[in-house]
Amino acid sequence: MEPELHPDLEPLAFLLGDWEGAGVGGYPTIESFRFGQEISFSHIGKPYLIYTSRTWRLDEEGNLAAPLARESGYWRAHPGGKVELVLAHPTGIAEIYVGQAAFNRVELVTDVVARTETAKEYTAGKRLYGLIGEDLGYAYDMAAEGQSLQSHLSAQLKRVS
Ligand code: HEM
Repeated sequence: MEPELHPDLEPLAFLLGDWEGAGVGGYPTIESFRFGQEISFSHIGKPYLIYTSRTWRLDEEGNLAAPLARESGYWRAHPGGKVELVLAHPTGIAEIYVGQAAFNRVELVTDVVARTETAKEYTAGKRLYGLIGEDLGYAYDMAAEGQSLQSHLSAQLKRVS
């Protein structure tokens, strides 16, 4: 049975579903790359979204090759479109974002970043997600390895369910 959407989740409802697409990444310290991505947002009637993302390097022909980054977490919704995002990465990084959702867009900046001893020196992130027509687009900026906050990724995904 499909649970009823919690009213606080309404400003985030545009994210719900499974998405597939591709994006580009780069940073001053690395070679730029293309990646394929699958994202899933679901809910169980409580005021949060359950989120997972998986990515793969794209080869010359555009086929999914080696796995790249994954992340998973919870998008906590509050009255008035306030959002808190709790996110875990297999790279030894955990982050908490705060932000605001409205008009099929959500913008988030890190409030707290924690790293294991062996994680890369990542200090801050900024994410913007929004509908582009029927597609989900996002841009991700980060501050890491001594660099100022700047673009690491952007992608566009189509809803597959
Ligand atoms: C769609 C998701 C992502 C993809 C496809 C991706 C891909 C990559 C790739 C291919 C590299 C260069 C090679 C490597 O070090 O593995 C890289 C570097 C890096 N990424 Fe990401 N990344 C993603 C998300 C993230 C996120 C969410 C963070 C931070 C929480 C992050 C932080 C970094 C850092 C710190 C580096 C190292 C830069 C350096 O070594 O100078 N990435 N990423």
